[in-house]
Amino acid sequence: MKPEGGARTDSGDPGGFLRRVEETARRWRMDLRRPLALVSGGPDSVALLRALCDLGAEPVVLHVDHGLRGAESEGDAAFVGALARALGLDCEVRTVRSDLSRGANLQERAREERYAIAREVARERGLRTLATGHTSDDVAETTLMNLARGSGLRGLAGIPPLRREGELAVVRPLIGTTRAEVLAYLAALGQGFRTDSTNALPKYARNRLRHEVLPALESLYPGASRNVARTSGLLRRDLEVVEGLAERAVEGRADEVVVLPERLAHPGLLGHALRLAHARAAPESDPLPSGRVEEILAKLESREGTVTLDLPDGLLCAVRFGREVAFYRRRAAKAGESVALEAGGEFHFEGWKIAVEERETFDRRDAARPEVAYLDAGAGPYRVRRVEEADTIQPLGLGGTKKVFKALMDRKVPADKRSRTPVVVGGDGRVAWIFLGETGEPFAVGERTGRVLRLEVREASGGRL
Ligand SMILES: Nc1ncnc2c1ncn2[C@@H]1O[C@H](COP(=O)(O)OP(=O)(O)OP(=O)(O)O)[C@@H](O)[C@H]1O
Repeated sequence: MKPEGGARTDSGDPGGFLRRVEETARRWRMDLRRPLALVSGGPDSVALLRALCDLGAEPVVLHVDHGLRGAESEGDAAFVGALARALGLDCEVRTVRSDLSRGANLQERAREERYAIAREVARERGLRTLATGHTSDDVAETTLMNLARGSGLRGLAGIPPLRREGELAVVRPLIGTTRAEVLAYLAALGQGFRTDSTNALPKYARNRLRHEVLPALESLYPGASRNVARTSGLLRRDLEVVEGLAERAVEGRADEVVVLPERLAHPGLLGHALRLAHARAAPESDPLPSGRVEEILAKLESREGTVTLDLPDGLLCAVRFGREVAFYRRRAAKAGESVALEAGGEFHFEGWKIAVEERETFDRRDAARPEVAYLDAGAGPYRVRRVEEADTIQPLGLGGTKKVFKALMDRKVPADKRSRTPVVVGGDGRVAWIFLGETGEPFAVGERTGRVLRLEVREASGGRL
């Protein structure tokens, strides 16, 4: 888009740089009227800032000082502040002093912190666009790095020119320009910039790719960097198509998200659907690693019944061969917490799903299914909760009562699972059914039963207690 309202402050358009930025903005419908510009002080983000101003935008400048390079970091912050002042722009410098010095992947953590701050500043100031200075060289580097690591379509689709995060849009107006064009533009403006001394350090893979690999590729295939970025753009389009198709196979939100594989015409789509489903079930956590996706796909193909995978962040993934893949949230019930069970509903309790139906009679096919219980509806209302120490049950036809824990021991339920076993309790608070096991005599279906409730439970882990 062409930002409205401002006049160009440029000295012409050296090398057609601004025209390319404008084209990118128009193509991706970027709203550049009042963006929050992330400016490190390096050439790319300084060019971003100058280009935004030259295109008539009124950016607010944000510089994040991670304090990682001592006096050099302070110099960067001072430089960005002075540049913003010279351009008459509002500028915010945020200093982060969290300990980034230890542990792996320093750059990644610094980036996460930076974006978190940027979102916060944008929210505080009511800005809806975050602009960064990524160029097509960044796209080429990211794509090649991911290719070398064995990434799939998503990794090869590199850096998106525009990403929406709810109200906020993260935009990269320089993505259609190269680093060389950035430098030429700055030189024509006589605009200085800061040089990050760590950019030359060979210990960072990206630096070596930039200084050794890409020049070698360029000498073999002139224009290689731009071409790789172009490929990445083409793959991004394919990714959007594939994800759009995969989306149709994913149902539900948060507590239980299900993927229905039969709706997917091609197994290749299933992997994308799995990632989407996982992201929906656990929006805060990291994307499902490709190894896990492969594992789930292999389980689906093996057709061996229901299998469960423990995922990070308390998620369980149940694979029911041929039929569906479900992501459940494992949530431990609080002490005394219970869920009311009513006819015609489906209820969640911890990692379980309980379907309750009203029936006329007992269905013989259920006789050998421990996951199904028939109860006298008249002895309800029923609730489900975790077993408690004092719980007793009056087993069918045996007379007398028995501790539920003892019943579980007799059933050889391992000690760690016994205390997590759910029980259904009847209207008088006594145990009516121990999941996958005994029914309490007073709640059983008999001659005088009127309405019958049929309970069917499914455990996310799919196994027996
Ligand atoms: N300290 C900083 N303060 C504000 N913005 C920054 C800072 N560092 C980087 N940026 C923004 O991020 C863009 C990309 O910079 P750089 O490639 O160094 O960081 P990155 O976020 O780690 O990048 P990538 O996502 O490509 O790994 C810059 O053009 C700039 O817009």
